[in-house]
Amino acid sequence: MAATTPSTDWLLEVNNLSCGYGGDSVVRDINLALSQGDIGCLLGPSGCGKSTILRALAGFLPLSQGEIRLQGQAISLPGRSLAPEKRRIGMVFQDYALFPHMTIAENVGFGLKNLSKPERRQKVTELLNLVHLQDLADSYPHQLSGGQQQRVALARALAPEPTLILLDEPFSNLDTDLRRRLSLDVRDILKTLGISAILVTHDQQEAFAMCDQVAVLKDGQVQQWDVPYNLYHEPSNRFVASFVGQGSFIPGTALGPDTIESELGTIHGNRAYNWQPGTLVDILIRPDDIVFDEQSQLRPRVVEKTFAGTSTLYRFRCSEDTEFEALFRSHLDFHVGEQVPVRVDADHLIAFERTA
Ligand SMILES: Nc1ncnc2c1ncn2[C@@H]1O[C@H](COP(=O)(O)OP(=O)(O)OP(=O)(O)O)[C@@H](O)[C@H]1O
Repeated sequence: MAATTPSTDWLLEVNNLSCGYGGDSVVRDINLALSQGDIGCLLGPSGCGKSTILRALAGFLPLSQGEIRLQGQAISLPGRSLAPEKRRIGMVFQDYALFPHMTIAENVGFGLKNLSKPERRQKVTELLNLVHLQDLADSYPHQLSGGQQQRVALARALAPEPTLILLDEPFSNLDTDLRRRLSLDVRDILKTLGISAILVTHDQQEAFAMCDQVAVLKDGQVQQWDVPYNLYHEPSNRFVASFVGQGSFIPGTALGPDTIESELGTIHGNRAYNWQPGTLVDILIRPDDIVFDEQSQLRPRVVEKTFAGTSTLYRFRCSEDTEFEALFRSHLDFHVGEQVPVRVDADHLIAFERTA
């Protein structure tokens, strides 16, 4: 496929991409851009189109609209697509997909047929060292744990020195502790090598721990493409606010551009909205926006309590319309039914105009 002139410094650019199956567009108007060395994420509920975008990036799905550019070169356009094996894109899947009859070293060296035997051996050793599996070079996949197998899959994908790695729910077959550790290890490995990646996951914690930029998707459309901090503190719409992190919406009335009156008192924030005074809004309250304050007149009742070791998550109710959660250190111990003095302590005032 003819390469076109590089347009920007982005490693990966997805511009107005639409694609799907059998003539139906499952994802529409997708725009993403990733810098060299950054890890991006496609995050969203089941069926929102994450894997479909990944398939288009890998070259397995034609585009009905838009373009994909890698290092400035158009690799997918409607009617024109660079073959998957020519894209220099590596893939790591959920089920590891290792070759069972090959040793770990043979699995990792599989894509290095163009190298001489000594070069291949050296490269495989380097990669096995990188993923801390040097002692298992002669073992077979069935002799390894799930986490070890996934490291082998990563080493195999890294071997041909791809420009971009696609990770399709790579940790979802692993238990919670292992997936947390492995996701950080994989981030370290990719950062050490300066290799960019796109991770597909529906686990928000994993996305935040591992990725520099995250796209939150809903019904085949990107709702927000941003750094994790902004997704949490500056969600662009109600869906992102609810999907990312915990939070409750409580009713309020705008008094001014950055001030809202509510049952929790008058809340001031750090951003100005262009609402008329009197506009009815819903305010996002995160569990960490609520603090215990013995002087506070606000005394909601505990309706639910979830002990989590170092902290306890409380659900409070002021009235039928106003329920919210608060995360306190667990030595602040209240019982269900107790009224607790609290106040709002939120730098980031997130609110949306009430629609119904
Ligand atoms: N091969 C296919 N043929 C037809 N429709 C498909 C095909 N693969 C996926 N779809 C549909 O496309 C939509 C998006 O699917 P996709 O697998 O991209 O979602 P996802 O966000 O990756 O979901 P999950 O988290 O469950 O893997 C779904 O409605 C799905 O039914």
